[in-house]
Amino acid sequence: MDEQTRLTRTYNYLGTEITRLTTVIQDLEEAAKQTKIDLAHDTRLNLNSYTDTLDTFANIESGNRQIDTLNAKVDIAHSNRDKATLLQPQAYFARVDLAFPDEAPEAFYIGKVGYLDSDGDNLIYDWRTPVADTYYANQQGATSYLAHGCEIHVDLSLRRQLVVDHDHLTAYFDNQGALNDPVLLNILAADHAGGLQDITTTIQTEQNDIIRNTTADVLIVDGVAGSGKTSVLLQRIAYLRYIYREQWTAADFLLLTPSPVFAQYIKDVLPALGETNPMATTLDHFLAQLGHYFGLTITSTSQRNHRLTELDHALDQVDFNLSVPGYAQTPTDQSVRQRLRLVWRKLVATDQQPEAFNDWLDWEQLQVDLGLPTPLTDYQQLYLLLQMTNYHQDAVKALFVDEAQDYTADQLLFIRQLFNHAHITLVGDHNQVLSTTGNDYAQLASFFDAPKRVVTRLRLLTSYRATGAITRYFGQFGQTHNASLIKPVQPDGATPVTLPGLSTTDLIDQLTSYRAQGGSVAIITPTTTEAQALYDHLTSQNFTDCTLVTDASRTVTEATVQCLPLKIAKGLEFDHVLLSHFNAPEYQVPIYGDHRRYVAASRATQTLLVVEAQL
Ligand SMILES: Nc1ncnc2c1ncn2[C@@H]1O[C@H](COP(=O)(O)OP(=O)(O)OP(=O)(O)O)[C@@H](O)[C@H]1O
Repeated sequence: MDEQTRLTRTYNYLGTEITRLTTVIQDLEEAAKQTKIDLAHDTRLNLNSYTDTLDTFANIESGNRQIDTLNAKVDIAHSNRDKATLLQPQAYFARVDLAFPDEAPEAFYIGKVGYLDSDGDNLIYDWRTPVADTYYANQQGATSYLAHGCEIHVDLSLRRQLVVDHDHLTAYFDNQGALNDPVLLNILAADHAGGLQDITTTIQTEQNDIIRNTTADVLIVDGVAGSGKTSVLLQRIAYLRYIYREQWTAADFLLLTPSPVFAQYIKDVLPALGETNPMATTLDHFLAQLGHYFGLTITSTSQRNHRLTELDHALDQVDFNLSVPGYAQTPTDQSVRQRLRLVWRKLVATDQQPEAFNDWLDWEQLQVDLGLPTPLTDYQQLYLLLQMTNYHQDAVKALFVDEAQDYTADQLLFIRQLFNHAHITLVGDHNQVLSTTGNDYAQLASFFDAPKRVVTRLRLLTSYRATGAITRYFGQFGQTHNASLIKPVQPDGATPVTLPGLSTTDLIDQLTSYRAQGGSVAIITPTTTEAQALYDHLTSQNFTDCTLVTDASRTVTEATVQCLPLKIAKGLEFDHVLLSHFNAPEYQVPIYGDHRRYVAASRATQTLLVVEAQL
């Protein structure tokens, strides 16, 4: 059967399925309603004798079971209709022909979710199925994939990309690699308005290895700007949801984001794959909630240095006295941490936990006892309580951390303590540490290296976001891997332009021209103050097609030019970027100045204009 005929059939089948399932859902809901009415009508409460009582309860139970069965059928019908609806615009995007030993080749069509035909056979395979791994691994001939821990050997004779628009097969390409992959290049060249999109159809092999990794307890990804770290993180969430669907629910996943703006930017990716968004929060917000649970009011920010490493060392000391009630009765040859845990365990065992930690512990005395130079901050108090109670956030089975290079040493200690039973995926870039508060990302593996945890570190060196010229431009600011190590995928495009300054009239003309070209536009400033000043200036000049985005604001829109400081622009991307005040002192400081230039310049996908003076 030729590709167009097969697509037409599949498309029509999905259409009939949507109609059929809509009727099924209506009928089942009607039946459930009727069963409830019948149950209420027929079930008389007869509790006259033991036998009558048993009969009555048996009737109620049987009615409830009928309703449960109907509800379960409704759920299945809903889920199938959702899948058919999701697949209608693009039933599948790939095909692999695989021959199992001694068998004829068989075609496998891969889509964003799987779908069965009326005989219960796989019409479309979910991209997360083991067999689809052969497509992403991008090999030809004899190859293999892992299914339920077994290696299955196959011969791959065809790897086909299919460009599908509803019932129309626009194009197909056989056996392409990334650099001349027309589907990938087309997607990358399109406007990037509307937030981040899923990359299911064009996941590259190095990204696939990260998405499908199930051996690491802690997976640390160090990837260059635009290498798809955020995209990979989200695809990995979808993948793990699928793989562990029997064991884990959506509530078992937690995504730590750098800011609420960021959560907004990625919000459409997982729903496009038929998955709900996981709980997403910033670590500060998470710790504030946790503080509340422990009776602490957290007011400071974890970006401040709380010297938890110092506190942590103090907790490792042996033969050390503390004036905590019950502490003196614990063995002196154990560390402060172990002794505090013994105190706590005894209190729990005897049901004597204090009502309020603040009344029970003398924080001032504790600071003196521990030999710490300054009063305990709220974060130190919280950390101490977590250590003492050996508290883990066990409800989280899988933790995902984006922009992981920005987490302070204190924040990492919290993460390690709180999530030490969870599978952790951290993605970051050692070249994107913007200040001294960030961590030594290249060394992060050693931080998690406990004997029981498998820590794996993977690199991403190909950059997908920007044109070749922009990629080379920002690559020059990368410190440890120089520009030549960063591999651009896209063609050269327009060379970035650097200007010493720009008059207000020229600035407004430039912004207007970007807006006319379509796509998203941003002006990135070194600081929030400059973003505010520039925004005020533009509006005072009657240029109102501009939105100021700072910490407090929660959305980034494409409807207007976005005026935002670097720290907010981090992690985001825009088609046209104008960098203001590239010679500002913030861009000149040793090490971090280059990192900031690298981050700022790598936000652009198509055009980059660098203005050295303040606008
Ligand atoms: N395999 C891919 N197919 C299509 N697009 C991709 C692919 N990988 C990455 N991209 C695109 O490249 C851009 C950069 O991706 P993403 O934001 O995930 O990178 P990042 O490494 O997190 O970037 P940064 O660290 O610079 O913020 C996005 O537009 C994303 O859609």
